[in-house]
Amino acid sequence: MVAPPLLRAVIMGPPGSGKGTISARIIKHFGLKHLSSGDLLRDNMQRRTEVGILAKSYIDQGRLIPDDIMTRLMLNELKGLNRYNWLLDGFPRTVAQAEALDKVCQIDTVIDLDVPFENIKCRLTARWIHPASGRVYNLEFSPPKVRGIDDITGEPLVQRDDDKPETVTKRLQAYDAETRPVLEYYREKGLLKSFSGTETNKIWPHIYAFLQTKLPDVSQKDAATPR
Ligand SMILES: Nc1nc2c(ncn2[C@@H]2O[C@H](COP(=O)(O)OP(=O)(O)O)[C@@H](O)[C@H]2O)c(=O)[nH]1
Ligand SMILES: Nc1ncnc2c1ncn2[C@@H]1O[C@H](COP(=O)(O)OP(=O)(O)O)[C@@H](O)[C@H]1O
Repeated sequence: MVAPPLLRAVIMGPPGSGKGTISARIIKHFGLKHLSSGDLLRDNMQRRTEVGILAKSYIDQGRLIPDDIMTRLMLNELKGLNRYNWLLDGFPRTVAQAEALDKVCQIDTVIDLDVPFENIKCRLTARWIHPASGRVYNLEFSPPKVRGIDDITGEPLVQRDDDKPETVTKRLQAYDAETRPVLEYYREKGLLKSFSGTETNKIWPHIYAFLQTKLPDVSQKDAATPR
């Protein structure tokens, strides 16, 4: 029997648009492997690797990490995911990164979260994360069961240093200058699927319906279990 082709998907959107939140739902329902560039960089920073030490100086200033470093890191990680359907989150963020990715694989679809900047800033200052898993919380939108504590492991949550208002402004500027052209790049290739809205819970059903045309929902077996 010939196995169906593997799905190569990318999720894009400005900082705070809900990439991490929606990726978690996609993984739960469709069982893809998730590779988040931000989580990978934060793991490197925490372990004080060479890449992590270098990345910190850029991230703290709200700037993008240089393309060659970022591309090497991500493509190396992707090698281990060859046999799986995967979803890239936070990469590519520049046209040079998108071109490098194209050299090693064929992207099937790019999900673009088109959320206005004015909705984003207050989300980021209320964001708390569990660094080890990448789980994200928000004091208003999705609070943890116990304030400051991860629901699953009981470990402490932290705020990201780069979620300070002044750094957020710089990250949004970097998005406009360097990442919007990537949307055009994929639009021209006919791969871009944009979802516009101001609330994740309203955008999600559309993304869910779109992905159902590509993959079966593997969470159905748990449908009797609420959550
Ligand atoms: N108020 C509000 N917050 C949201 C919504 N969707 C996600 N968030 C929160 O906004 C923050 C940014 O979302 P995240 O998924 O981390 O975005 P990313 O930066 O694109 O990966 C997190 O604290 C989320 O919990 C929403 O619809 N409304
Ligand atoms: N593909 C990339 N290219 C360059 N820098 C990146 C990339 N992915 C992440 N970074 C750096 O890591 C920071 C955090 O990334 P991420 O967690 O994806 O942020 P966000 O929640 O803002 O989308 C970015 O502001 C940037 O400095």
